[in-house]
Amino acid sequence: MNKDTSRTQGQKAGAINKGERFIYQDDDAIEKPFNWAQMRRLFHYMAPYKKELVPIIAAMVVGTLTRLTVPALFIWAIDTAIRPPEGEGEPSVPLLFTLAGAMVVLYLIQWAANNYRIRHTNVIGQKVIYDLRKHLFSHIQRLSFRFYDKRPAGSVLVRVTNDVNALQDLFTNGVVNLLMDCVQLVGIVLILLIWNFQLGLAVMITVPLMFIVSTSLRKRIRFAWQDVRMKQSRINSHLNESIQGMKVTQAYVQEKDNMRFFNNMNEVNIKAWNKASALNQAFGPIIELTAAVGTLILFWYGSYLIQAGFITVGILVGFANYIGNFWDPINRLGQMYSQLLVAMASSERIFEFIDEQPTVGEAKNAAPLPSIRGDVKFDNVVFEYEPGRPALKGISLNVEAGQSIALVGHTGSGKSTIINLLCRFYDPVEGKVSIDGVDIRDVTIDSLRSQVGIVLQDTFIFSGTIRDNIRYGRLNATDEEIVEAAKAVHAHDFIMSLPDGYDTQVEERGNVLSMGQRQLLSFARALLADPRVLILDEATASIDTETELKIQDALKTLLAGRTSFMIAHRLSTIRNADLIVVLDHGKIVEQGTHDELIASGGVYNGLIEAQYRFLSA
Ligand SMILES: Nc1ncnc2c1ncn2[C@@H]1O[C@H](COP(=O)(O)OP(=O)(O)OP(=O)(O)O)[C@@H](O)[C@H]1O
Repeated sequence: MNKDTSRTQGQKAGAINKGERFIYQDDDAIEKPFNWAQMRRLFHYMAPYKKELVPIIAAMVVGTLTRLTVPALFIWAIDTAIRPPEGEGEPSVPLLFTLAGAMVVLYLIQWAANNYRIRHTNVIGQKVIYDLRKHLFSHIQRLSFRFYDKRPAGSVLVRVTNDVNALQDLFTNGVVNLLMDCVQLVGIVLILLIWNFQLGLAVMITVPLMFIVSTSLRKRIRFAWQDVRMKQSRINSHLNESIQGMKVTQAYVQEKDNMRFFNNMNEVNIKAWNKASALNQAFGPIIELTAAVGTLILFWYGSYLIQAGFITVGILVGFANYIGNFWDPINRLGQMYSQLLVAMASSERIFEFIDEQPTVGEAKNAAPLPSIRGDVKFDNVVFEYEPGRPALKGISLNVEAGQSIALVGHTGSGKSTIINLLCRFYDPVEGKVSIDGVDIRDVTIDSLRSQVGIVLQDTFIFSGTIRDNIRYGRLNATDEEIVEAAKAVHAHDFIMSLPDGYDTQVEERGNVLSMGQRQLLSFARALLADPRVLILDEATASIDTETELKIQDALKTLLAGRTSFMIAHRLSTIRNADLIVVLDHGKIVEQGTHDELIASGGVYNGLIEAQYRFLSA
C-alpha cells in the first residue's frame, strides 16, 4: 500500500511497492509557505480584464451597501414606527409601510446588483482560465526533450487540465466574493462598534479564538490538497500508459494485474481526497460554534444594556440582524481560504512548469539560419543524457551538401542521439554541430528545424484527414501540391483506394493504416516540407516486397538533392548511401562506402554477415 511520502521537497514518492510492475515517480512535492507573491502572480492573469472588473466591483459595492442598510431600517422601524421610546412620538403605521417599501426597493437593488456581478464574474473567470491554459500549453510546447524525459505524459496532462480547472472556482467567483465579504465584514464591524462599542466588542470576542483554532488547520489542509493532486497525477500517468499500451496488456493477458494496480491507486486517491475534504469540513462547525457563543453573549449582555437604558430594543434587533450577516462572510472566508489553498497547490504546480526553462535555449542574439545548402559538420561532439554516462564520445563527421549518410551500429550505439543533436533536441556537452559552417546553437530554433526535415520510425499520424496529415509538412500547401507529393512517393494509389480518398478520417496514431502506408504518408509529408537536410529513421518492420519496392523508389525521390541522415536497417538503403558511418558505444569506428567497408572486413562487414546469416537461417 502506498505510504504518503509527499511532504518534502525533492523527495520522490514514486515507488509503489517493491516488486511492482509499474513504478511512477511522483512530481516533487513543492513545499512553500502561503505566499502573496505567488498569489499576485496568479492574479496578474486578471490584469487584462481590469476595465471589465470596474462595473462588477461597483455592483458588488452597491449590493453590499444595500445589504448593510436593511438592518438599519429595522431599527428605525422598531424604535420609531412600532415602539418609540417614551415621550418621543406615537407608533406610525404609514411610516412602517414607507420603511417596508424602502426595504423592498433595497432588496430589489441588491438582487439586480448580485445578478449582474455573478453573471459577469463568470465570464471573466472563464477568460482568465482560457488565458492561463493557453500560456501553459504554449510554454510546455517549447520545453526541451530533457523535460519530457523526466515526466510521464499523464503528469503533464494533469497540469494542463486538472490543475488549471482547480483555479476555476477562484477566478469565477472567488475573487469578487472575497472582496465582497471583506467589505461586508469591515462595514458590519464599524457599524456595531459605532452603535455600541461595548456590545460590539463583546459579540466579537470569539473571533480571535476562532482564528487561532483555524490557523492550525490551514497547513494540514494545504498539504492534504497537494497530496490529492499528486495521487491524481499518478492515476493519470498510469491511465495514459495503460491506454497507449493496451495492445500489449491484452496480448500478455495482464488485464487483471493492471486492474489490481489501478484499484490500488484509486483507493489511495480516495483516501487522500476524503482526508482533505474532512479537514475542509472542519471549518464549518468551528464557525457555527463561534456564532452560537456570539449570539448567546449578544442576548445576555444586550438584555442587560436594555435594562440599564444604554440601548433600545431596536438596537438589539439590529445587532442580531448584523451578527447573522457577520458569520456568513466569516464562514465563506474560511471556505475561501481552503479554496485559496487548493488554488495555491495547483498554481505552484502550474508555475513550476511555466518557470521551467527549455534546456535547449535560444541565444540572445540568435539570428535566423539563412537558406542552407546542407553541409553538416560534427566537431568532436560529446553528449550525455545523464551526467557521467556519455552517449556520444567525441564524434567528428564531415558531410557535404547532397550526400546521403547511413548510420549503422548495434542498438544503443548512439545513432538516434546523433540525430537528436542535429535537430537540436539536445545540445552537446562538448564540441559543436554546424550547418554550412554555422554553429546551430547560434541560430533560431525555428529557422533550423524548418530546414531540417525528419521522418521518424514511429510515424505519428494525428487525428484528422489524410490530407491534413500530409499538409502537416507545410501548412500553406495547396491540395494539388499534396496530391503531387503523394504521387511522387507512391502513396496516391492506396489513398485513393480508401473510402473517402484524401478526406478519409484517420484516428490518432493512424491505427487504421498499415506500417508501410504510414511510412509512405510520412514521406509525402516530408517531401512537401522540402527540407535541405532530411533525417530518416527507417522502420525495421518487415513489409511485403511490393511495398518495399515502392518505399525504395519513394526514398529515391525523397532523397534526391538533399543531405540525408538515415538510421538504416534495410540493406538496400545502406548499400545505396554515399557514406556509411558505423557507430559503436558512442564512437565512430568505421566510415566509407559499402564496398570499402566490406573490403576492410571490420565491424560493418561483421554486421552485414550477421544479417545474411539471420536471413538464411
Ligand atoms: N532519453 C534518454 N535518457 C537517458 N539515456 C538515453 C536516452 N535516450 C537514449 N539514451 C541512452 O543513450 C545511448 C544511445 O542511445 P541511442 O538511442 O542513440 O541508440 P541507438 O543507436 O539509436 O539505438 P537503437 O538502434 O536501439 O535505436 C543508449 O545507451 C541509451 O540507453
